[in-house]
Amino acid sequence: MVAHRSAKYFIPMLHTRLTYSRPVFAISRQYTTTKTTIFREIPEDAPLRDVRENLRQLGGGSVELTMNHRTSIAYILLNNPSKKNSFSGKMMAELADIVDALEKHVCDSEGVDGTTPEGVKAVVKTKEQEDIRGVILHGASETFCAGFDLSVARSHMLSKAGGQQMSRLMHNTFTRFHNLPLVSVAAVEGYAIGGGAEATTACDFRVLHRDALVRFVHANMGIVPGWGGANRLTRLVGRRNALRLLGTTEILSAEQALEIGFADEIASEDESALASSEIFLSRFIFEDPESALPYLKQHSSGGLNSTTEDASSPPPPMHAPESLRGLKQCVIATDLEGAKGLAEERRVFVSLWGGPANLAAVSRPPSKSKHRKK
Ligand SMILES: C[C@@H](C(=O)O)C(=O)SCCNC(=O)CCNC(=O)[C@H](O)C(C)(C)COP(=O)(O)OP(=O)(O)OC[C@H]1O[C@@H](n2cnc3c(N)ncnc32)[C@H](O)[C@@H]1OP(=O)(O)O
Repeated sequence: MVAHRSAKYFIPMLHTRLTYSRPVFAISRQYTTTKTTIFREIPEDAPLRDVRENLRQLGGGSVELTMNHRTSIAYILLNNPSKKNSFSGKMMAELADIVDALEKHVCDSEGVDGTTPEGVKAVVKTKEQEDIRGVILHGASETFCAGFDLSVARSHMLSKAGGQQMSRLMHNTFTRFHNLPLVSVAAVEGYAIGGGAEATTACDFRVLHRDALVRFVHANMGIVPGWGGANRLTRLVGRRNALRLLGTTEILSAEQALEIGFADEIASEDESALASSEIFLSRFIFEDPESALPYLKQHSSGGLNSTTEDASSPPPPMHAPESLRGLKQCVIATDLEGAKGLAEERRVFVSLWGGPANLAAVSRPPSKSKHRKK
């Protein structure tokens, strides 16, 4: 297997997996404490790189990237199962690293310096080896994501500065992810709650398991979405539906989600959301997805059951990556105005985060802070 090596990643050519150990560098000596990590309040306009490294110190879990060069699909796994894959600070930093890696892979962009992206800045690569066409965001252990890790929030981040840092980084990461010249799908199994529901809106499409539940719980938390989800939700389902979902915090079942255009597909009875997402993406990737199915099954690194087809079989004809990426760029170019709306959403979030209603919600005992179906 051929391999690239860089200071941070080991990237084999066929199935690429980025795994992260403890951070290799620390910004200040304050981080080197053993149990009680200290959250450093840095200036509001500190470079996002510093914000990322600050957050990296907080909490556990991981976010992992796998690239399957045979099927042309990248997978991003949210992995914090004991906390329903909610995002620790560490996971936020790792997701930002992964978006960097994908930008480097598919774009001639060195613009990974943490500036807020304004519209489309990436110029797509056309080289054959930069072959990834689609990306699936999914969660470990049959659930998607329960938003921000509230244990990290309680112990480190209830200050205005904490909310501001987190929101700045997540807006930047999800905007860059949303603007990648790849077709992205959220494979939603189980719960997508709070920031988890927001994360699904950063994908181009959503494929839901029959039993998936989506809930924008922010009103119950005394806040508005902190990761850009209100803006994206409104563009997705329209102003009326968005206001209803956000304002009532009602639980969205897979069928309701399909009805209002939030979901693009519901997984069939015996299939996981991940397997259905692979099939969904195959329509963008292969010229004849029907006849490419055995190949996809053979080489799937997601949820599809493998077939016995010869593993060395050549790939069926695929759409040219530059065409697919170009199409995505054209579509993104229509929402250049979105950046202004996102900035306003972040301003409102920061004004509410750490306020009386938010503090009361976050301090409720765990039994009273669940957002599951009654
Ligand atoms: C910042 C904002 C934003 O969008 O901008 C946000 O995201 S605010 C974050 C919004 N998210 C939430 O409020 C989600 C709160 N969680 C829930 O409502 C519930 O846990 C469900 C996700 C519906 C799952 O209920 P279910 O009864 O199936 O499981 P459970 O409650 O026993 O959860 C299993 C374990 O995961 C933990 N757990 C669940 N959600 C968590 C979260 N967001 N942060 C930290 N831990 C969490 C539980 O405490 C529990 O730990 P133990 O086993 O140790 O007891």
